[in-house]
Amino acid sequence: MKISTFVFVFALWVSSFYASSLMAYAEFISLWYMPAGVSFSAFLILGKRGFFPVFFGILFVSFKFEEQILGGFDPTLLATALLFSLVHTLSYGAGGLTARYWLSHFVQKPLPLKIIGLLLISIVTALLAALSGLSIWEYATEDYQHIISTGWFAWWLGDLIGLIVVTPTLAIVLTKLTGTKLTWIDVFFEHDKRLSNNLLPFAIKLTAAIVTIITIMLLDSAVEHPGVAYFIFFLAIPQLWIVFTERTSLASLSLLIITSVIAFGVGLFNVTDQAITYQFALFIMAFMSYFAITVPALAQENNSLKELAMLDLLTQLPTRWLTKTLVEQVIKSSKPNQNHSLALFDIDRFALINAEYGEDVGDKVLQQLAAVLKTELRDSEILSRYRGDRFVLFMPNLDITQAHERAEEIRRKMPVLRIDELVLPIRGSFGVVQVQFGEGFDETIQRALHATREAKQMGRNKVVVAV
Ligand SMILES: Nc1nc2c(ncn2[C@@H]2O[C@H](COP(=O)(O)OP(=O)(O)OP(=O)(O)O)[C@@H](O)[C@H]2O)c(=O)[nH]1
Repeated sequence: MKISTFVFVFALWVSSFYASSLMAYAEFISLWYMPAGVSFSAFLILGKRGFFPVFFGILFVSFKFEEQILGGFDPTLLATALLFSLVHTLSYGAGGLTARYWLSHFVQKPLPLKIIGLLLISIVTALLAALSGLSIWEYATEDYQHIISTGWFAWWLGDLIGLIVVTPTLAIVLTKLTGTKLTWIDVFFEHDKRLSNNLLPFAIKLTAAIVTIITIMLLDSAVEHPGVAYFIFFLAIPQLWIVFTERTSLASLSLLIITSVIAFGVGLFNVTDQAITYQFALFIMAFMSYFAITVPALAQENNSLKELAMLDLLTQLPTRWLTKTLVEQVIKSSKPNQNHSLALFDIDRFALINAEYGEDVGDKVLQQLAAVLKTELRDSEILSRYRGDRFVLFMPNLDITQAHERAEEIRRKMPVLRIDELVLPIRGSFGVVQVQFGEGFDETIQRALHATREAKQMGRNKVVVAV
C-alpha cells in the first residue's frame, strides 16, 4: 500500500471520529457514526490492505494519546484500546471483505439484488461492531456496567447509518486515489456517463433539500410539539428527485451532505429531544436512496437492450424488428392514395466469400457494403439488415415503376470492395414489391423474397418485380 493511501485513510478515520463526536447526543451515541463508513469502505475498496490504517486510526483515538502524554502512561487503557481497535477492525474487515466478495463474484446478479445483499451485509456488520465494541467496554472496564443492553440499539443504528451513507462517496474517492480499476463498482455509476456535467440543477435541488432541513429544525425548536420533527421525512422528495435525475456519484454526495446537515443540526438547533426521529429519518433516507439508484440504472439497462434490439451490431443498420415497426408506422399514417414500395436484396455468392477468405472477410463485406449503401440513401428511405446477407430497402412514396428504377440504380451502384489485399466486386439480386393495401409487413416481405429468388434463378445480379 502506498504511504499516501495509508495516511489518507488514517487521517480520514481520525478526523471523521472527531466530526462524529460533534454529532453525539449521548455518551457513545452518535446520530451517525462516520468512521464506521470509513472502515467499511477501506476494506471494500482496498481489500485486506485496509486493516492497518483503520486499526491505527481507531487505536489513535481510543488510546487518547494526548491524555497519555500529559497524564502518564496507563497500560490498562492501552490494553483496552488495543482490544477495542481489534474488534472494530475485525468486524468491519469481515463486513467490507464480504461485501467485496458479494459484489465482485456475483457481477451478473441484477442490481436490486446486489443492493439488498449490500444492505444486509451492512446491517449485520454494524450489529457485530456494536456488540463486540460494547462488550469491551462492559467487560474490560469498570465504568460501563450494562452498557451492552442500554447502548446496543443506538450504537448499531448510528454505525449503520454512517456505514451506508459514507461508503458510496468514499468508494469513489478511494478508487480514484489508489488508481484501482474495479469493474464491479463501475456498474453503479454506469449511467453517469450519459448525464450532463452541468452542476447547477444539482446545486439547486441540494439547496432545496438543505433549506427544507433547516426550516423543519427551526420550526421544531420553536414549536413545543413532538410531531414537528416528523416533517423531516418530507426530505425524501428532494433526495429522490436528485437520485432519479442526477448522476449516482452526485446522489451519493447529496446523501452525505443532507445527512450531515441533519446530524449537525440536531445539536445546533437544540432539538436533541427528537434525536431518534431524526436518526430514523437519516436511516430511511439512506436505505431509500440506495434502492432508488436502481431505477435510473435499470432504465439505462433497458435503453441499451432496446438499442441492441434496434441496431444490428455488425452493420449498425436498423434490425428487422425496428424496420417492421417503422414501416408499419409509415403505412398507418399514410393516405389511401399514397404508394410505398420495398426491395429485398441478397448478395450473390456470398457463401463463397466466406468459404474462400474466411468469415472475418465476410463480416467486413457486410459492414462496408452497408456503409457504402448508407451514403446512397435518400432521406426518406430505410435500409436495414434483414438477415444474414439479405437487406431490405423501404422506399416510401414510390410506386412499383419508380421503385423498380430505384432498385436498378442501387443494383448498379453495388460497390467493388477492397478488403485487406482483396478486390471483391459485390453483386446482388433484387426483388421489388409495392405494399398492398391491408397487407402486413411479413406478407410484403414474403412476396419480395419470392421475387429475389426468381432473380437468382434468372442468373443473379438482376431486379425482379413481384406481381
Ligand atoms: N461472414 C458472415 N457470414 C454470414 C453472416 N450471416 C450469414 N452469413 C453467411 O451468408 C451466407 C449466405 O449464403 P446464401 O445467401 O444462402 O448463399 P450465397 O452464397 O449468397 O448464394 P446466393 O444467395 O444463391 O447467390 C451463408 O454462408 C451464411 O453462413 C454474417 O453475419 N457474417
